[in-house]
Amino acid sequence: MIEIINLSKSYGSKQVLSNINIRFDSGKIYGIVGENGAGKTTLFRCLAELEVYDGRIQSDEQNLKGKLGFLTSEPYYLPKITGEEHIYLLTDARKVKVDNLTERNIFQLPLKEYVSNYSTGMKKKLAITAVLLQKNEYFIFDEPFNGIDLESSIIFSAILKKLKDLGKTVIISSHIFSTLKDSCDYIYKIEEGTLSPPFAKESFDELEDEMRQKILMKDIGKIL
Ligand SMILES: Nc1ncnc2c1ncn2[C@@H]1O[C@H](COP(=O)(O)OP(=O)(O)OP(=O)(O)O)[C@@H](O)[C@H]1O
Repeated sequence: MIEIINLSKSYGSKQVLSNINIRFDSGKIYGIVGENGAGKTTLFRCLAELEVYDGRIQSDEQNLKGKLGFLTSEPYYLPKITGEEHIYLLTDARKVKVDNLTERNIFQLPLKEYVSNYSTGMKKKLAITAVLLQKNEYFIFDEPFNGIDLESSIIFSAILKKLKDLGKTVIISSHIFSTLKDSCDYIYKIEEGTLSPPFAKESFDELEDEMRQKILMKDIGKIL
C-alpha cells in the first residue's frame, strides 16, 4: 500500500499539484490520465521521492525506494553501455541476481549491442525489462506504451495482469485510453493540478466520453 496525503507541488510560483489524496493498494492497477502538462509525471516523481513536495507519502514498506520500480517516460542510458550491462547495472543496484537473462529477454532485444544503437521502442522495452527484473513490489509506468509496437503492447498488457495476480501495486499513465481500459481497476484524472475521484471499471466509458466531449468542444478550425 502507498498512501499520498495532502500532496501539493509547485515549481517556483507555478502550482502543479494541489492537495492530492490517493491510496494505492496491492494487487490493483491504477491508471492516471490527464492532458499534456496536467501533472502526471510530477506526481510520479514525487512518489519516487525525486521531488520535494508538501504533504506526506506513506507506505507499509520500510524502504519504499528499494521496492519501487519507476519506468520514466524518457528512460536514461549511460553512453557505451550494452542492453545486458544496463540490465545488470539496475538489478545489481537492488542486489537481485538474474539467472538466465536470455530466457527472460521477453522482448527479444539484442542485449549484446550498445543501447545507443537501439531504436526508440527497443530502448523503452529495455527499460521495461530492467524494471521488471528488479523484482519490485511497486511499479510506476509513465507512458509505457509510447513507441512500442503492437506485439510488445500485447505482451506488456499481459505482464500488467500478471503483476496484479502476483499482488503487486501498479500505477500507470497513458494517453492511449484503450490500454488503460484493458488493464486498470481504477482510473483517476488529473486536471488543473487536482485529482478526480476514482473511476471504477463500470464508469470507464463515461470517463472516456467526458474526455472526448471536451476535445470536441475545441475549435480545431482555427488552425486551418
Ligand atoms: N522541472 C520543472 N520546472 C518547472 N516546471 C516544470 C518542471 N517539470 C514540470 N513542470 C511543469 O509542471 C507541469 C506538469 O508537468 P508534468 O510533466 O508533470 O505533466 P504530464 O501530465 O506528465 O504531461 P505529459 O502528458 O506531457 O507528459 C507542466 O506545466 C510543466 O511545465
